[in-house]
Amino acid sequence: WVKVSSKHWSQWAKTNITCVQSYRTEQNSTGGAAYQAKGMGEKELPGVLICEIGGAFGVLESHVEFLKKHFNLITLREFHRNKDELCEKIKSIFVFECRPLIDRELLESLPSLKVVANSGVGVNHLDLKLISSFGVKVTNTPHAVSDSTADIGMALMLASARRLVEGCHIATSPDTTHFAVDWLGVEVTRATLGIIGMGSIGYKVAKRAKAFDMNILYHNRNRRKEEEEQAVGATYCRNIEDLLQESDFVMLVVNLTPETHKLIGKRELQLMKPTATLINICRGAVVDQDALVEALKNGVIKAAALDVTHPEPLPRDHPLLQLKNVIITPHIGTATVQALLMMTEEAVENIQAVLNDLPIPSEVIPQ
Ligand SMILES: O=C(O)[C@H](O)CO
Repeated sequence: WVKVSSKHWSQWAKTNITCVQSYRTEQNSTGGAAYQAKGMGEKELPGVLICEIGGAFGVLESHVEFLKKHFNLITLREFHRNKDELCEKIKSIFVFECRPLIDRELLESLPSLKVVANSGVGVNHLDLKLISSFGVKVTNTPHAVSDSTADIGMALMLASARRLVEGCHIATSPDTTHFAVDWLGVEVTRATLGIIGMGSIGYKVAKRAKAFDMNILYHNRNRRKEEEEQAVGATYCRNIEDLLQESDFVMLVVNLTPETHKLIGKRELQLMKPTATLINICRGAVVDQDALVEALKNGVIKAAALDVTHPEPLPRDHPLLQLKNVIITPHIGTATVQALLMMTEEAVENIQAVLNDLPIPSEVIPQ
C-alpha cells in the first residue's frame, strides 16, 4: 500500500498504477477486484536505483518489501556489475542523505531516468541545475520529516537549558559518590525563542514552544499568514538582527542555499545575548563554525546545541568537541522509525506521480 494525499487521490485512482490499486484493496474489496481485472500485477515494475540495502545510507531492510511492491530495486553494486542491461531500466534514483552521489557521469549513463527522489527535505547535496539539464525532476519529503526534526530542536533546547549531558555524565561517572552539582540550568518556560526559517519544521517548533509558554519570534523570507502567526503566538521579525538581539534561544531551521551559507557569523553572534543559546537543526554550513568557537570560548554567547555540523562528523580534534558548553548530536533529526517510514512513503508517492504524469506532491524546482 502507499499513502497518496487525498487531494491527489481522484487523479491517481483513474490510472493503472499497481500501488494505488493495492492501496484501495486495503480500503475496500471493490478496489481489489479492479486490481485483478486490470491485471496490473503482471506489469514490469519501474527500476529504481538505490545505494544498497541496509547500512547507514541504504534502504532500511524493513522497507524493502514495501518498496518491492512498487519498484524493481537495483542496488548501485548491481548496476555497476551489469550496466549495459540495467541502464535503460532505471527510471528513478532514491537518494538518502548524499548517497548515491549523483554526478554527470551517472546521469549520462541513465537514459530513462525521470526523477531523483530525495528521502529528506534538504537537497543541498544535489546539483539541481545539472540534474534538471538532463530533463530529470527532483523531489523531496518535507512533510515526513517535520515532526521528528522539530522534536530534535526542542530536545536540544531543553537538554542545553537544563544541562542534561553534563548531568548524565555526573550520574553515570564511576567517580560520583554523591549528587551535588555546582551549577544550575535555566528554564525555557516563558523564555524568548527566535526561530530563523519558518517552513514546516520551523512552524512545528513554534507549535511545541507555545506549549512551553515561550515568547516566539521568527524570521523568514516570507511572512506567514496572520492566522498562522496567531495560532502559535509567533511575532514576525523582518530584520534578523532584532530577533538575534531579543532571543534567549535562537533556532536555525533554514535550507542551506548560497544565501544562507554562514548566515550566522561573528557579527550575528555578537548581536546575541551573552546568556543566549544557539540551536542548529538544519545544516552545519549555515553557521560560521570558527566564529562560533570563538563566541563560545569568549562568552559572547552562552552555549550551542547542534544536530548538524560541517563536516559531519567533525575531525576528532575540532575545538567544538572540546567545549563544555556545546552539545552535539550526529544529525538525528529524522532518525525515528516513524519519520523514516513516512520519508519512504512520501518518496514513493513522488516517484509514482512523476512516472505517471500526475501532480507531484513535493517537487524541488531549481532557483
Ligand atoms: O534533510 C533532511 O530531511 C534531514 O536532514 C535528513 O537528511
